[in-house]
Amino acid sequence: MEKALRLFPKNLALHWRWFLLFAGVAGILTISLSAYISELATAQLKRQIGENLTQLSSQLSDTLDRGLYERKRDIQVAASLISRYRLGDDQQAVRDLLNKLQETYSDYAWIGFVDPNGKVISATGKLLEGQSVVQRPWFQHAQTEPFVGDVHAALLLSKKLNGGKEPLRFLDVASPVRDHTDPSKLRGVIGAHLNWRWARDVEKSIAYLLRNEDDAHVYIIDGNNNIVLGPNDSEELEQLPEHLRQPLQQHNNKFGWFATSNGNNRQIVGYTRSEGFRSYEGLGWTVLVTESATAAYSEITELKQTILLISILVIIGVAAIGWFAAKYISLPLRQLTRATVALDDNNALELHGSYQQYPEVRVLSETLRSMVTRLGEQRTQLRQLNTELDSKVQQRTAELEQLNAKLSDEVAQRRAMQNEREKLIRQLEEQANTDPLTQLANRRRFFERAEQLLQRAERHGDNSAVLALDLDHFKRINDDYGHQMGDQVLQRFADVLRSAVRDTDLVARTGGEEFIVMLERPQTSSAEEVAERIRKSLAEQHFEEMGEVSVTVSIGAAIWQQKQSLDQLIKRADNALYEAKEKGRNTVCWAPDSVTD
Ligand SMILES: Nc1nc2c(ncn2[C@@H]2O[C@H](COP(=O)(O)OP(=O)(O)OP(=O)(O)O)[C@@H](O)[C@H]2O)c(=O)[nH]1
Repeated sequence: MEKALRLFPKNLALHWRWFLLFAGVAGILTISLSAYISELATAQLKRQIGENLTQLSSQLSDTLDRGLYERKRDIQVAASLISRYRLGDDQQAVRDLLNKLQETYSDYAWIGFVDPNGKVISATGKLLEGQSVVQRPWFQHAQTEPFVGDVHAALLLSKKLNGGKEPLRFLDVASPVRDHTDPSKLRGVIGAHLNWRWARDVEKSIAYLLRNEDDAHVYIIDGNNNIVLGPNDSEELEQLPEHLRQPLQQHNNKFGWFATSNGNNRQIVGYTRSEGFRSYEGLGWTVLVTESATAAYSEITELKQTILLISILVIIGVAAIGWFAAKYISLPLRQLTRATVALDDNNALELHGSYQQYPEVRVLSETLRSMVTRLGEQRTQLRQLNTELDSKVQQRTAELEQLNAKLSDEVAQRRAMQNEREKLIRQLEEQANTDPLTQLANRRRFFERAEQLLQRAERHGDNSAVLALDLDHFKRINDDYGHQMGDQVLQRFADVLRSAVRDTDLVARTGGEEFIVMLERPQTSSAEEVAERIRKSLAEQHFEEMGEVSVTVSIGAAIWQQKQSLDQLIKRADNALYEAKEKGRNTVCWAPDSVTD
């Protein structure tokens, strides 16, 4: 079923399928039937034509045989008259008799009475009288019995009869003239030349029976297949053409028909083999009547054209019936389809239309209607459920959004707390690493950072230097101006240090009045400048409470050497500081390059 449906395109409408099916089936049936009828009719017509031609050939053969039989009887009667009335010696009486006989039948070209020695005694028109015909076959044969001889060219008489204008052909008919009282005694021979034109006249007399004279031909052939009468008159006897001779030899019947072809020209041939008539035994002739197949089959062609025309009309007719039938049958379905396409919840009841002629369509429409109704109900339920679900989703979404907002607040609070805590930790860390009085890095911070700086200098092959600083006689300031003044001096010195170094350098307060500076990547000269700048800058500081008294600092400096540890470097700087104190303070001393622990 699936495969049958695939005969048509998927979207082809039902009535179109019906139409194509009708047209297809009608086409196949009509074409097969018309081909069969055409074949049958062709064969029948062919047979009919063949049989007609056979009949014509038989008729012609029969007429010729009867004609020769009559001529033979004519001569025999004349012979018996001459014998009965003993006219043999009366030359004029015999001549009169022969002339009379010729008058009764115009195709007698010549009739003569010949004595037993072969000399012509009396003849029509006195032709050949006195001449000898002893060599002529008819004379020789007719001395014993009546004779009918085959067609031959006129020899002696041709010129005399028509002046030699056209070739004359004769058939010889002869009979012995016996003594009336003694039949064994030969009194002479009557011989007659029958003009062969006679055969042509016989042919013409039946020509009207041919369908198409122009395309039809008659052949009379003798026992040696020589044409004695054919479409062309010629002096010499011609052989029957090969395309006729061959099939004729294969047909041994007395009469019949066959089809043959001469190049492109197809022919149908009817033939009859002559067997004589009564006492005339015949000359072994065969009569053939040929007709061109094109002409013969013209009716067949016409018939085929008619059948084709009828077939086309039948196909169109059946297809048209199929079309209208399909339209009519599919009408309810199409209406149903249209109604179904237009269906929605509101017009479900419209299915009760006028297209319910068929029970199938009624059932289908009822089923559809109840289905649509059910679907409508289900859809309504679904909509209600959907609405409920929507409101639930909205409610849930609102709750979730509230929770989310709460959560976001909480997260923000926690993040703020976290930031606060981190800030606190940073402050605590800062406090832990910072000297509270001067806000400089404390000792712990210094060692931490100084180790890192030194490692980086080692990695990069950079320079580094450490300045160890100690305020001179700081105890006196405390003692003379109070501890608060001492703190103030310490803070001012911190400011001096900050402004004397770069941001990348490390400055720390490592003890009461002790400070340390680590310079990153300094040139030797610039390190000295920095140390000197610090020393000078502090000395120039003015403290109001202290009047003209200035504060000084002693500085021990050391340039870092590769592979040297931080402790070794600081120790070298401390030693230099000690030296500076020894030298009287307010001075900068540089540690020597090599380390001596
Ligand atoms: N105001 C104040 N004084 C401090 C602080 N820390 C230490 N000192 C004082 O600094 C003084 C240090 O004195 P010394 O170690 O004798 O050194 P000096 O008096 O500077 O003498 P030299 O170093 O030899 O020049 C002590 O009297 C400490 O009490 C501080 O934070 N504030």
